[in-house]
Parts: sequence; structure tokens; C-alpha cells
Amino acid sequence: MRTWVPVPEGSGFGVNNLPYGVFSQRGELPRVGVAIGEHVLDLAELAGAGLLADRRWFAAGSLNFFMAAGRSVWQPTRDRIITLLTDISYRDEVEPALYPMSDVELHMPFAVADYVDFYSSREHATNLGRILRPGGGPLLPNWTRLPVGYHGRAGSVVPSGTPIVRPRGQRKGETEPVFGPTAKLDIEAEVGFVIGVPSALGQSVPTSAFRDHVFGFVLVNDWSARDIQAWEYQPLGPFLSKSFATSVSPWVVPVDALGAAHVRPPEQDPEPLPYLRCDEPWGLDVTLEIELNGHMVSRPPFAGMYWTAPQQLAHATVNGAALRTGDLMASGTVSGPRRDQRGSLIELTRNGTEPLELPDGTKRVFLEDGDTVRITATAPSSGVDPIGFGDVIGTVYPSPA
Ligand SMILES: O=C(O)/C=C/C(=O)CC(=O)CC(=O)O
Ligand SMILES: [Ca+2]
Ligand SMILES: [Mg+2]
Repeated sequence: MRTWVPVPEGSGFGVNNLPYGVFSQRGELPRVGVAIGEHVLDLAELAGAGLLADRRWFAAGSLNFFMAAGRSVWQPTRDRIITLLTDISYRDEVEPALYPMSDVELHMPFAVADYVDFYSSREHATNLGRILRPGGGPLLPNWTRLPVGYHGRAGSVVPSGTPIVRPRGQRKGETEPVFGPTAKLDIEAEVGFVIGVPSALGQSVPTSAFRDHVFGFVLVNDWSARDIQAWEYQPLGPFLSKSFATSVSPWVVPVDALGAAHVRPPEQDPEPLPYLRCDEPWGLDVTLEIELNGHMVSRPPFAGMYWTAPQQLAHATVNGAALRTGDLMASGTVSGPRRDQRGSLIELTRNGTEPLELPDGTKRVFLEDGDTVRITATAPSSGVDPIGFGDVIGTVYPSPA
């Protein structure tokens, strides 16, 4: 499959990918586009010209209308965009709807309904258990039985590039709690999936129905204040330590773009309850990269996640909780077995005791004001070009005085 649009090698945005996002040009209303090479293809414009069905899905400031339309719309739309970008006879009509990505602004791609964060990397859960609960077993007894998660704050999910203001709060002191800016600002590199088609209250969504509900995947940085977290989290879980900002990447990679990335997930022992069984191999061979101030510090492997996305979805709805269009479910921090595969600074620096030495001569334990974190990811595709996830970036700003 070859497109007539020039796609630089390694761009990650070949015609096998076609991730959806929301963009605008200066002074114009945001609308839906897909990334192709170094361009954005304006789907609202194509629909206006009669080249794509239903303009209402695309002349919108979020993907939610299109996401709610379901697979019977997603699939023909994707096929049609592939045709328009590969059949040279469409070039003259389609080319005016291509905009250089450097000329447009990318926005939050979807309106977040509910936000869930799981805890599905065995390596991450083990590392955090050792740091936060020394002396006990690192994994609590429920961890191998169900995908542990918590409900986060949908309203503070922000698009890549949004400034991250250092949060203030309480942390443990010698005798009295201390109040002030967090001294342990951290990241968590994650992959999230986005719900397109809702489910009814009272109904569960089995693992086999994943593709009927899930529109695609994004990168997530679950910014975390570790000192606030350690003091507040028992017994109900993280509250203010993770609700000040959660960044997502601007491009939503369709489920169908990841066909070549499926791998068998790690063996699950003990065998999970029937509602968590999944016949398809839903491990995804996505490799994340974390850059701190331009230096690569880790490459977490998503393929090793213990609980898979369909298991997370089945678990989140087994009690009859309804899905809504725009629900975001994040995987939990992605960490691999090697030191250079850990997905958070608390793990990379062993809770601040082993500083990272960056190639520019600086050292870091947790984030300092002015630091910039960028997370990217790629997955194998059926063609030559890998599937790129774009990036999720954030720069840390000081707490207000
Ligand atoms: O083990 C704990 O108490 C806390 C764990 C986390 O902070 C991780 C969390 O947000 C879930 C995840 O990203 O894996
Ligand atoms: Ca997290
Ligand atoms: Mg730009």
C-alpha cells in the first residue's frame, strides 16, 4: 500500500496508521483530521467536498460524534481515507485538504467522559510495592486476580503541551504534616484506550466485545506527586497526588491500525475468573520512549503488561457500570524488567536514592521546574513504516507563590 503523499521514513504516520485528531489553523474552528506523514488531512473539508460521508462527524471540535458512530462507520471511513490517499486519481481533489502539521494547532482530541487508571504492569506494581510498603509482600493478594485500578479526574486530563504547574499539598512531616509544593514530582508513562460506543447501565462488556466499543489508543503521562501520594493514599487510593494534570497525546491510533502489533501477553497464573478470560492475543508490541530534557532515559515495553486492555474493559464493566463515549482507560505505568525500561522516576531513581545522570552533566531524582518530559511510542505495522503514536509533552512550571 503506497500513498501519493510524501511520507518521510520513520515518520510513524504512514498510510497503515492514519490516527485521528482535532486541529485548527489560525483563526479557524477546530475540526477532525488524520495524520499522514508531515501533514494533517482535513476530514471536514473532504466531507464538504462530497469525498467522505457525513460532515457532522468531522466538522466538530472533538472526535466524540465520530467515535460514538461505531465500527460500522469507523471501518468504511478508514477504508475510504486509504483509497483517497493511495489512488492517484484522487490526488487533485484531496491535495487542497492537506495542511503541513507545522502550520496547525493540535487540540485535545476527544472530550473525556470518565477517566480510569489501572495498575497492570507486574514490574511496576512490584517496584512500587517495595518502595511504598517495605516489609510486606510487594504485590497485594488481589493483584493477580483482577486488574487493580482507580477512578481519576476527567476534568484535569489535558492535551500534550499543556503547562504542568507543580502541585501543592500535604506531605508527611516529623510530627506534623508539611504543606507546600511537591518535592517529588514524577511521571508515569502509560498507554490508554478511548471508548467510542457506550454501553447500557447494568450490562457488562465481555472481552470479546472490545472492538465494538473501543475506538483507539493514546499515550498518557499520569503526572504524580509522590510525597503527597504516600501521605494521602491509604485506604482509598490516590486523590490529589494524581488529579492535578494527566496529559494525553493528540493522535488517537485506531484499533485497526494495530493489527500487526498483537502478541501473546505474559502467562497468567493463577488463571483468572471466566469473565477475565480472553482468547485473542491482546498483548500489544508497543515500545515507549521517555525523554527528559531531550535525553532518552527509558524504553518501557508495553508488550509485557500482565493485564490486557480487553481484560481491563471487562473488569471495569463487570458490575454493570455503563461506558460513555469519551471514557479514557489508562493501562497503568508501563515498566519492564530492566532498569532502563522503567516507566517512572520513582523507579528509575529508587525513590530518589540513585540519581539519573543525564548526558548534559545534570542529575535528576524527581522533576525540577523547567524540566520537559516527552513520551513517544512505536509499534510494528503490516508495512515498512512503523505505527507511530506521536508524542505527549509537558514542561514543569513553578507552584504559584
Ligand atoms: O502502589 C501504589 O500504592 C501506587 C501506585 C501508583 O502510583 C501507580 C498508579 O497510578 C497506577 C499505575 O500507573 O500503574
Ligand atoms: Ca498511573
Ligand atoms: Mg504544531
